[in-house]
Order: sequence, then structure tokens, then C-alpha cells
Amino acid sequence: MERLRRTMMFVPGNNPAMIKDAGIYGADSIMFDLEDSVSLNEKDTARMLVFEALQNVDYGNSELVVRINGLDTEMGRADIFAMVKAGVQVIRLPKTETPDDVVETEKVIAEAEKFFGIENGRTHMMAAIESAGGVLNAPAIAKASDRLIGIALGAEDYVTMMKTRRYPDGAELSFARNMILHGARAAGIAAFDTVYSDVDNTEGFNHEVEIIHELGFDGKSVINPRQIPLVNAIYAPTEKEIRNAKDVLHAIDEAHKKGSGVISLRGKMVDKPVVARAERTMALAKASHLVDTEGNIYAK
Ligand SMILES: CC(C)(COP(=O)(O)OP(=O)(O)OC[C@H]1O[C@@H](n2cnc3c(N)ncnc32)[C@H](O)[C@@H]1OP(=O)(O)O)[C@@H](O)C(=O)NCCC(=O)NCCSC(=O)C[C@@](O)(CC(=O)O)C(=O)O
Ligand SMILES: [Mg+2]
Repeated sequence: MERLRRTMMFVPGNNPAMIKDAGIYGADSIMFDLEDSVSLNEKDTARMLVFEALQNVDYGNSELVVRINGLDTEMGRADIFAMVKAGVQVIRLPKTETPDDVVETEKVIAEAEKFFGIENGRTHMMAAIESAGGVLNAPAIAKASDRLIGIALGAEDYVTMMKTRRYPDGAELSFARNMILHGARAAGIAAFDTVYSDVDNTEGFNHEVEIIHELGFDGKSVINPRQIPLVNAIYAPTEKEIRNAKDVLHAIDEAHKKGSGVISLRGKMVDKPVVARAERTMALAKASHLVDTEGNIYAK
């Protein structure tokens, strides 16, 4: 079963208190940041703090991701070696412009795995796309390495380069979001939307999450624990959707018993894509604690 990544929470790598408590908020993924939330004179401290945390803090079921500094900086290589040694699950490459950026980063990751005697390929990657060039290359970036679990939009850098800013309806991000989504889907990996910086604006945040949920993004980068339950609520299926998904899965089981891959349910065709959507609905229902492991809806 595909891992759910509705929320990926940025945690500044130089903030010991936030690093220590990052696991208590229920983010699907925790993303320790060594890049833009850390000033130049704190880079070494942040790398050390995140290294220690990855080795010693229990973050439960949250996936552990680190955003490194790019290889075009003097920190990039040291970041990769330290994080691979610490056993990070996913390295997030910032400001990815070309497939070569991914390939070059992968080479250093493989070198680090070999150096520390770690199984080749254990460290996964994701690539953040934060520029016009990166957006145009999104489909090729998404296919650049088997280690990639997903690609993500970094909209703050992107809108700055595009000489605009963030607007409530998101029209300025429409092309980038669609390129990233299509690039990810064509490569069979996940697509993550960008951060929403106005932490106190719940209405604006919810509106943005509705948009990316409807588009089909797997989830969103968040910068504050208060944003996690808001994303989860929008990604949680309704009781009607769960009941329908259960009926779909039951109907296709019956069809398979009769040797068919298609059946009618309440006048609507149930086939492979409908079944795949029903399975995702049930996975989201389980993650949202709306059903038990058998798929039974919890009484209210
Ligand atoms: C926004 C704010 C200052 C608000 O502060 P506030 O003080 O109002 O927070 P409160 O809500 O009051 O905090 C209540 C309790 O939660 C704790 N708490 C808060 N945030 C927590 C957290 N993140 N992790 C763990 N713990 C946390 C806090 O310590 C407190 O704990 P306690 O005291 O125990 O009660 C704060 O959240 C924060 O610093 N966020 C991280 C910012 C960050 O990482 N930026 C870089 C990534 S974006 C980027 O780089 C752009 C990008 O690259 C992106 C892309 O590529 O996608 C692009 O180009 O777009
Ligand atoms: Mg950025």
C-alpha cells in the first residue's frame, strides 16, 4: 500500500525545541530544514542538531525528510554525508532546475552510502521545483532517479522569480501546479503542494487546500502544527464516500468471483479506475481514523 503523505511539516534545523517536539503533532512526514530557514552562520549547528535528532529522537510513524543545501553551495556535500549516516529516509533537494541536479545529488548519496557501508538505494529523494526552468523541466526531473518518491512546488521562490506574489485564487501557480502534478503522475511518484505562509489565516489556508485536493495533489508542505489538522480534515473522506467505496470494493469482489472485471452498481459502471479510487478512499479513511482496520465505520 502506497504511503500517505498529506502533510510534510518543515522544522527549522537550528531550533532545538521545535526539533525535539516535532513528532507530537501527527504530521505524515517531518521535514527538517538545513536550507533557507537556517542562516549561513548556523548551518553547521543545524546539521549537527538534525543529525543528533535523527539518531536519538523517536518520531513514531512520521516519515523523516531533510531539506539539504544544494550541491552548488559549500554545505551540500557535507549535508548529504551527515544525513545519510544518520539514516534519514528522504533527502529533499531544493531549487531543482534540471534532471542533472537530481542525478548529481544521487551520485553523492550513493557515494555516502558506500562510504558508511549502507545498502545502496536505501536513501530516497524528493525534488523541490522553485523556478520557471524547474517547472518546464518537471516531467524530466520526476523521471531522473528511481530514488525519487515525489516532486514538490516551492512557491515562495517561484513567485518571486516570476515577478508576482501569492494571490488567494492561486491563478499565478496554476501552470506550475499542473506541470508538477502531471510530471509526478507520469513518473508514478507523488506530488506535493507548497507552503502557505499566512499561518493565522485559516480561511485562506483551507481554500488553498481545497484547490490542491481537487487537483489531485498527494499533500502539502506545512510550516506550523496548526495547519496539520486542517489539511487532514479536507483530505478525510465523507461517510457517504466511505460507504460508496465499501460498496464498490464489495461489488468488484462479486464480479471477480463471476470472472468479470466490470459490474454495475446503482446504475454506474465499476471497473479498475473506480476500484483504485475506492481503495484510496479507504486508505484515507483509515489514516483519518474513520474506520477500523477491517474498514468498519466507527460509530459516532
Ligand atoms: C511560522 C512560524 C514562525 C509561526 O510561529 P508561531 O510562534 O506563530 O507559532 P505557534 O503556532 O505559536 O507555535 C505553537 C507551538 O508549535 C511549535 N511550532 C511552530 N511551528 C513549528 C514547526 N514548524 N515545527 C515544529 N514545531 C513548531 C512552537 O514552537 C510552539 O511550541 P510550544 O512553545 O511548545 O507551544 C513557525 O511556525 C515557524 O517557524 N515555522 C517554520 C518555518 C519554516 O520552516 N520555514 C522554512 C520553510 S518554507 C520555505 O523555505 C519556502 C519554500 O522553499 C517552501 C517550499 O519549498 O515548499 C518556497 O520557496 O516556497
Ligand atoms: Mg524555497
